[in-house]
Amino acid sequence: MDKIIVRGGSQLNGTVKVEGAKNAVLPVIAASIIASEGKSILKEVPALADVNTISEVIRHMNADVTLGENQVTVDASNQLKTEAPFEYVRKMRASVLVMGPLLARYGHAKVALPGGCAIGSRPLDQHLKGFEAMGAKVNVGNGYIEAFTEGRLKGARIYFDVPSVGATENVMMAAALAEGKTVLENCAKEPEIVDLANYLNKMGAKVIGAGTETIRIEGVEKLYGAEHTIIPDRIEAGSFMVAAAVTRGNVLVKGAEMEHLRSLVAKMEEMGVTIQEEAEGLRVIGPEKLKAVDVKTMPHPGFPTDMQSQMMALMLGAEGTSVLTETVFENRFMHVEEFRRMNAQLKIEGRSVIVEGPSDLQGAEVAATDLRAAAALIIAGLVSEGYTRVTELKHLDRGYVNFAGKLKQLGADIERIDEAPSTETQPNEIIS
Ligand SMILES: CC(=O)N[C@H]1[C@@H](OP(=O)(O)OP(=O)(O)OC[C@H]2O[C@@H](n3ccc(=O)[nH]c3=O)[C@H](O)[C@@H]2O)O[C@H](CO)[C@@H](O)[C@@H]1O
Ligand SMILES: C=C(OP(=O)(O)O)C(=O)O
Repeated sequence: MDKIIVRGGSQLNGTVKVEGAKNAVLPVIAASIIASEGKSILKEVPALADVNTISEVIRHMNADVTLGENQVTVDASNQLKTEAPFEYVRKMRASVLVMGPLLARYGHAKVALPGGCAIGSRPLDQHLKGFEAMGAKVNVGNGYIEAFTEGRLKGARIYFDVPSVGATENVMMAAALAEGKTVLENCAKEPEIVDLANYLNKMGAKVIGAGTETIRIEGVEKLYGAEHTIIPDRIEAGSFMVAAAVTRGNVLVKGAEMEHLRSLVAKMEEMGVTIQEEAEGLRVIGPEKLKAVDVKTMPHPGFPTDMQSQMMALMLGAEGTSVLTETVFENRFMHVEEFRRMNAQLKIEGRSVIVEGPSDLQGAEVAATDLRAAAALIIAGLVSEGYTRVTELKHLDRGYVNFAGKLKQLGADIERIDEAPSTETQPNEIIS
């Protein structure tokens, strides 16, 4: 089994470059199949397991996909199959994002239900409500969601009950090829939604308002392949920012965009961290002593749930009591037990974790419970006494390119040991 071994005590210094955003590239690759003519050339694509999975999904549908170095080319002008089977969706729930493009282009989509996962139940009701409002019939049964429509989808006014990133993206893609105008209200406002809208517009779509709570889409009859560069990964950037701060280091995170990271920057500054905007990114300078803070995760522009566990690692190094409240997912505290194995002083109270710092962290054997927990445990290992061994790296590989290698370049005492797969590992294990 692969593991990362970290020895605590090194300060991080230097420069690290972030990759293209996982949460932007997955919807963009899904959207590429909406083009019935022309090729899409996607740049700054990170070499992640999830990118391979979404590429496999659309290849299975008969799209031509070429993976190059940080580049993916998609030609979806062939007649596509309209089904995404369980073997793909179980690996990565973002596979459901092919539903909007398929339904809009072919009037049919059949996608396996992803099921629950490590961070919560993650329902799809808002995606389906959007498709139904546009005239689709939706059936859920035998482990699949099937949607179909006679003729084109019809533009509609849709109010989302919760600002869901995936539902906003899926319905926005469907509306791009629908007949007439669609107005989406109470949309998620994440930067990745803006990136997707920009790509759709390059393909010939007419989408305005992405990044605000109301998105207006004038449906068009046909979309074409387009060239697009993926935005930098704000969560990878944030993970390195936290790692720099907790080790009292001085790191330039190249590609980190202040505009995408304001909530994290504000909280880190409250903790005493210096963050400077430079031409190439954000410089993070850790203080001698970190101060405790309270943080609540919220949809963008609030504090991102995908930074919750890394923030917990930073709080463990702060003086005093911090409270971290998770409001987006109901079960995203699995890493707490692992942190406890490292002697962290943490208490779960409902949807909050009370963090008593500074914890006297000790190296231990820990297992990643989801991809952000993997990063958080490694970050905690950077400031623990002795050696921390982190396993279940399949989670890490979904969302981080060469995380250990990049930390090592910054001065961390860290190694990744690749061992032959154990007999316990199932090849198609559910990982999201
Ligand atoms: C590939 C990708 O971009 N993943 C991100 C995306 O996931 P994802 O798009 O799955 O997350 P959502 O924004 O949809 O989920 C937000 C909340 O809405 C709820 N909900 C969602 C859909 C729905 O139909 N009904 C419903 O109730 C969810 O249970 C959750 O409580 O946004 C999450 C929230 O920022 C991030 O943690 C994930 O990293
Ligand atoms: C939860 C995450 O991703 P996904 O929605 O792909 O599971 C994440 O990126 O932290």
